[in-house]
Amino acid sequence: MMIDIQDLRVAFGKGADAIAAVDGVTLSVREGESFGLVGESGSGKSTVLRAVSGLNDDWTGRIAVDGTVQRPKRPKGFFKLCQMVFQDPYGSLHPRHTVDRILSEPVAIHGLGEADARIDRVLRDVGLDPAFRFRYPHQLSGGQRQRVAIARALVLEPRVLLLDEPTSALDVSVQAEILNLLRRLRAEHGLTMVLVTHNLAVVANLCDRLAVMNRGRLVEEMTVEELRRGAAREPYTLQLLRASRGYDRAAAEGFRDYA
Ligand SMILES: Nc1ncnc2c1ncn2[C@@H]1O[C@H](COP(=O)(O)OP(=O)(O)OP(=O)(O)O)[C@@H](O)[C@H]1O
Repeated sequence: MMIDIQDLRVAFGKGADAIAAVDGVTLSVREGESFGLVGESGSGKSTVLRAVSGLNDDWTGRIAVDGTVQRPKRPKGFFKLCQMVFQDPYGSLHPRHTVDRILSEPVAIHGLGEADARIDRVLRDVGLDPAFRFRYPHQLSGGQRQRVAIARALVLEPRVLLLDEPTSALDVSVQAEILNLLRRLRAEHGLTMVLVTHNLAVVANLCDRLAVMNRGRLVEEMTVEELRRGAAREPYTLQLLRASRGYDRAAAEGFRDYA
């Protein structure tokens, strides 16, 4: 298994006000697999991803990546193995740094050589001409910015990409381009991907398997094939499926809180 999570728990706040944002999640993802974590806003998807990525070090349970059990604080080498891409590329790219600097910094921090060749290669890999090196984020379109954010994650040649709503901030036409890019990168580099989204269509496009979260728990795990056939078992998942097929008045009015 590339990622193995056992009984992950994350709480925010203390005492009587504590919220169990992640409430005992167990899941595993094979090498080369693309796994989707879906659910409504606030269900705990991003919190799972942030614990796996090392961004949040306040959790209990067991997280192993590539066979190594992870402590909450990660050693530097972890980030060569596992990188995260965020929803909002504008917020996650430094506004006063050129693309060149954005991509050089991780290369320098990890002491990797051949920065120039590496940066040219990774830009081509995400479909950007090397001339983009000397631009600033505000000179790029939303899709180009997300390509730079993906390049920044890939420049260290990781084996795992964690993606938090990687297309939700983009126009619909650009969303398709970025999904195609991620599919190609996954095939070419044999990447393992974990993708968090509220959008089942994105999961159907990119993933092999998915888990549905509700209120901090996994309520159902299924293959994308089962999702396409509508073969969900849990009422909550069926409801999510109906809601994702566009606005459906009956579904919206009948929406129930499956606690
Ligand atoms: N840093 C934080 N401090 C306090 N509460 C938080 C924090 N981060 C998340 N939460 C709470 O934890 C719960 C799960 O949030 P999380 O962001 O993981 O959900 P999500 O399913 O990813 O939703 P979204 O798509 O809106 O990000 C929510 O109730 C949220 O308000």
